[in-house]
Parts: sequence; structure tokens; C-alpha cells
Amino acid sequence: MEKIVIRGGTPLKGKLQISGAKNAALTLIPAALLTEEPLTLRNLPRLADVDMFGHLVNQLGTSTEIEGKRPEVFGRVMTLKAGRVTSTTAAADIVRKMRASILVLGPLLGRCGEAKVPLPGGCEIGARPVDLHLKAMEALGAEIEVSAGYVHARAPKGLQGGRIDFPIVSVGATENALMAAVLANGDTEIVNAAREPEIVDLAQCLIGMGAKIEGHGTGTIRVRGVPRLHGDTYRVMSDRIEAGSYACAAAITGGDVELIGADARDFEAVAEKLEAAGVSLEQTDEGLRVRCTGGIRPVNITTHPYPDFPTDMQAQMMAMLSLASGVSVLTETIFENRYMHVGELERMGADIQVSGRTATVRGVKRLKGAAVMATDLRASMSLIIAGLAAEGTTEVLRVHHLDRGYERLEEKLSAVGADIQRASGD
Ligand SMILES: CC(=O)N[C@H]1[C@@H](OP(=O)(O)OP(=O)(O)OC[C@H]2O[C@@H](n3ccc(=O)[nH]c3=O)[C@H](O)[C@@H]2O)O[C@H](CO)[C@@H](O)[C@@H]1O
Ligand SMILES: C=C(OP(=O)(O)O)C(=O)O
Repeated sequence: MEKIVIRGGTPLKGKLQISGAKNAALTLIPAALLTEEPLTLRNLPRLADVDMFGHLVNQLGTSTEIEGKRPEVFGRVMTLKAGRVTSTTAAADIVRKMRASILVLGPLLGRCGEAKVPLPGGCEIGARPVDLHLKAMEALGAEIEVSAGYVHARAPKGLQGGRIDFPIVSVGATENALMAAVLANGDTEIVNAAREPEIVDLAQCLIGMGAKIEGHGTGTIRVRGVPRLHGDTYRVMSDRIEAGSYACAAAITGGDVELIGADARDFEAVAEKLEAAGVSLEQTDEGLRVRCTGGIRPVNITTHPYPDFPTDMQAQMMAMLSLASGVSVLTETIFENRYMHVGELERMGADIQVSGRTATVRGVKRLKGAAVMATDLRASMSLIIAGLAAEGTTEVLRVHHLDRGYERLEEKLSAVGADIQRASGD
């Protein structure tokens, strides 16, 4: 197993390219199932999850062709063509490894009138049920049966437009509802929809493919079903969580980094907290310049759905705030088990107390390098951020979590001066 070895203490300086967004890519790939014509996705990040989703749609009959295989270039172009859907049963081994696989449900039902998808199960950060995805499909007329670990969904006469009223905001359920509704018969209203920029990216791609959608980016999305979609070329949005993560890395090292391609408009709640913590942000022609010269100030953060502070940035901010000049209080409201990084940050000298959903972070003067264990994607990134500022050597084990969501992390960080390497590990 590989590990990442960091010798901390170097302020990061220079330009760092932000990749296409994982969470947008993972909903745009299944969108290709909605048409028999090719969908070309540009700026697709090179990530383990993207490769795995490619395999999942291949197994359903979609061909995937990759341009730009040159490893020195970030991102790539993938053309997906689901000329004929040859299977409506998603592969259990892939679905169990990647929760986002549930996003084939809506497109398969919409296009083929049936889908059999294994229950994705929980993961390190929480139980993550899929009841809202299933209720959304039922609201569009699907019959759902859950047995032997599989969701069987059928709509033999095709899906019918309807009203989907979500009791809580769910990104994935909104995406599934949207992809199911675009080919349904009649109009659909999705109420209490997620407003994340990745939803807007999906809607824009679907519109380019001929879908009729309004209200994306607000809490109510209206869809007028069309009989078919066509192919298109679409550029995946830039990854706001990757950008936020590298902003924390730049700040904790007292660095000065320009995040190329970062879009501050997708970033407001994070930007507000970074600025409150003493980090200077400046929009440039190419992206976002992040500087921190006067040390980190404490801030309080509560995670909520967009446009509020994203849960996917909580761990990285916590790492940064562990060196703040006072006490910060972080509250996680989205996932019930998203403090797995706390114990590992404590190994490096952080002072953090968790009580239920709240973590109290008392800033310390310094962190010390240690061998730490990554438990999930963002927890892993928080350990990298801490390691970049820590005295001595940090070894982050279980690197495969990072490879799910950070394209060539050690190359990007080395290019801005970090002493970081991938090595074979225990
Ligand atoms: C691939 C992708 O885009 N992943 C993101 C997506 O995950 P994902 O789409 O899985 O997250 P959701 O927005 O659905 O989850 C929000 C909350 O709703 C609950 N819930 C969700 C669905 C459901 O049927 N029933 C239910 O109770 C979840 O357990 C969680 O507590 O949004 C999360 C919240 O911003 C992010 O952390 C993930 O990075
Ligand atoms: C939780 C995350 O992703 P996923 O939903 O793919 O597990 C994440 O990106 O932080």
C-alpha cells in the first residue's frame, strides 16, 4: 500500500492548477446513459472514482473513449456513447465501493423503464440511506421493490412527470430526480431541491443535450419532459472543494498560491470563513490568489447544504484552524460520523474536543509530524494540510482515499514548493 510522506514547514508559493470537479463528473457520466448519441465531457478529472464510474457505465453498454492520455496534462476528454443500453443491472462490486453509483438509477429508469441497482450501503462518514432517491422515482410513477440488497425499479409505460417534494435537501437525490424527469412524460416539479453548483452543472449539460429545465440553482426545479435527448460536448466545472482544500494548504503554511481555474463564485461561504480567519483572497484573470501572512485567526463554522458552508470542507478547515490563535467551534450537521480525522490530527498535536455534532478546536502553537491513517477522502486531505505545516515528517497512510478525489496531489503540491512524495508503505 502506498503512503504520502511530507516534510512540513515550507510556505507554498506559485501557481496550482485546479481540476474538474469530482462531484460534477460523477453525475455527468451517468447522464450519458440518457441518449444514444455521444456525450463528450471535457476537463474530466483523472480520479479513481471517475475511472470506476467509467467501468460501471461500460458494463451497462456505454463505450468510453479517452482523448488526452498524456500523463503530464491535468484532466482529460472522455466521449461516452450509450448507443444501446445492454444491461439495466448495475455491477454490485462497483456500486458497493462508490456511493455515487446510485446515480445510474434515474437515467436507466428514464431511458429503459427499468433498473436494478445494488443498495450502495453506508461509508465511513455516515449511514447515507437512499430512501429519498427511491421516493423521487416513485413520485414519477416507478414501482420500487427492495429485496436481497437490490433496488428493483420499474416503469413499464415510462416515467410520468410529477411533484417531488424532498423533506431534506439531498444532492444525489436531486440529481437522480432531474435525470429521471428529463425523459418523463409531462412536467415535473422538484421542491426543496439541492442548489449546489454541481446540480447547476448537470442541468446545464442536460439542457445542452436538449432537456427543458428551469430553476436549477434554486430550491424549485421545473422540468418539461422531452421524448429524447441528443449528444453534446460539455466542460466539467472546476472543483470548488479541491480549490478550498488547497486554499487551506496555502494558508496554513503562510504561503501565496494562485489557484488556476478556481471560480470564487462557487466558493462564497468558504471564502467568507477563510477571510474571517485572516486569509486574503483575490480574484485574478486566471483564478484565485490565496495569501496568509499574519497567522490564522479562529472562526466558527457550521456545515449546511449550499449556499452555506459545505461539509466537504469541514475537515480541511479544521486542520487549518488547529494552528489558529484561539478557539474555533465547528458543527457538522450533514453527516453523523464526519470527525474521523480528529484522532489523527490529535496525534500531530492538535487540541480538539468532540461533543456530539460539535468540535471545539483550541489553536496550538505547532503541529508535529506523525504517522497518521486516512479514513475517508476529506479526512485524508486534512492530514495532508496539517502535515504541510507540521514540524518534521508526516506519513499519511491509506492513500487510496485521496486518489478518489485529488488529481495527482503530490505533483500539484511539489510544484508550489512542498516537500511531498508518494512512497510504498506498510
Ligand atoms: C458524489 C457527490 O456528489 N457526493 C456529495 C453528495 O453526496 P450525497 O448526494 O450522497 O449527499 P446528500 O446530499 O444526499 O446527503 C445529505 C444528507 O441527506 C441524507 N440522505 C440522503 C439521501 C437519502 O436518500 N436519504 C438521506 O437521508 C444523507 O444521509 C445526508 O445526511 O453531497 C454531499 C453533501 O453535500 C457531499 O458531502 C458529497 O461529497
Ligand atoms: C463525501 C464525498 O464524496 P462521496 O459522496 O463520493 O463519498 C466527498 O467528496 O467528500
